[in-house]
Amino acid sequence: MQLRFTKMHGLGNDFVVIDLITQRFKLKPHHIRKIADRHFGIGCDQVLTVEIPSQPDVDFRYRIYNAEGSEVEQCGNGARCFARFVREKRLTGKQKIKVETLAGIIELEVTENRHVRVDMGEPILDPKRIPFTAELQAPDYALDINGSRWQVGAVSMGNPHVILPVDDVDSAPVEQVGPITESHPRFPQRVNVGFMHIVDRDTIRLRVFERGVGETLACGTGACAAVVSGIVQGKLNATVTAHLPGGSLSIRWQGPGQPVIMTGPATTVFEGQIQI
Ligand SMILES: N[C@@H](CCC[C@H](N)C(=O)O)C(=O)O
Repeated sequence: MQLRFTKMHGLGNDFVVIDLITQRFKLKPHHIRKIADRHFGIGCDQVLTVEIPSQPDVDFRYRIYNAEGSEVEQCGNGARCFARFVREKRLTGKQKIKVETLAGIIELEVTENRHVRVDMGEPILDPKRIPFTAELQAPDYALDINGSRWQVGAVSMGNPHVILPVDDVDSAPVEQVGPITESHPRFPQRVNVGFMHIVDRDTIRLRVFERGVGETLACGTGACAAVVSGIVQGKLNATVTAHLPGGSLSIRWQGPGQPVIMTGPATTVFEGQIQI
């Protein structure tokens, strides 16, 4: 079968977006791996599908698959691309869009400067719900990684994140420490690994080794989780600019009980068809 797709990216975190409303196809993990393959397929960090929602009062269902084939709960950069996709394809004319994800309902708003503002919902700090093995909830935790002790933050944005503090992101040991930490036994569903340098109370620099992918040029949920972790530790203000290798995001969190708001760009690159 020929499947139509759109290649998009959010700050270089790239996606193949597939409309499963006007085309019918059941994507299996081997299809995802083929599509995501940068040599034998189209190439992307995640495959996103646009589907009819299962709940009333919601506009769409949005599903996310990592390049390795696993389905995941949430994707921040993908959410912004999703909003742009459904409007460009005229699947909706709405400026505010409600979307069902595995992590719950999120709200997307296309702003005047063509950026997308996403209400990512409340962050989860309870270790049981991240999930992360720890006796009690704390602003930071001692974590042994391959014989070295790190003082880390742990936050779920629907998907699990651990945040490692570094003095310089350019020389951070992302390739060595990232893969070991992704499968750390204290994170039973594996984890996305962020390396954060706090520049000042309004600014961070961040690199993320993503679960099921490897290092990406940007991670939206990773930026939200890192900022929440910095705020909980008393090191950041409520509105922070997160600089990632692929560009910058604005992240706002006003504290417990409040949602995290992420604002940034979404870009369409090209369209095509793949024989699947
Ligand atoms: N790139 C994403 C996150 C995608 C999912 C992640 N790799 C996971 O396994 O949880 C983002 O922009 O948030």
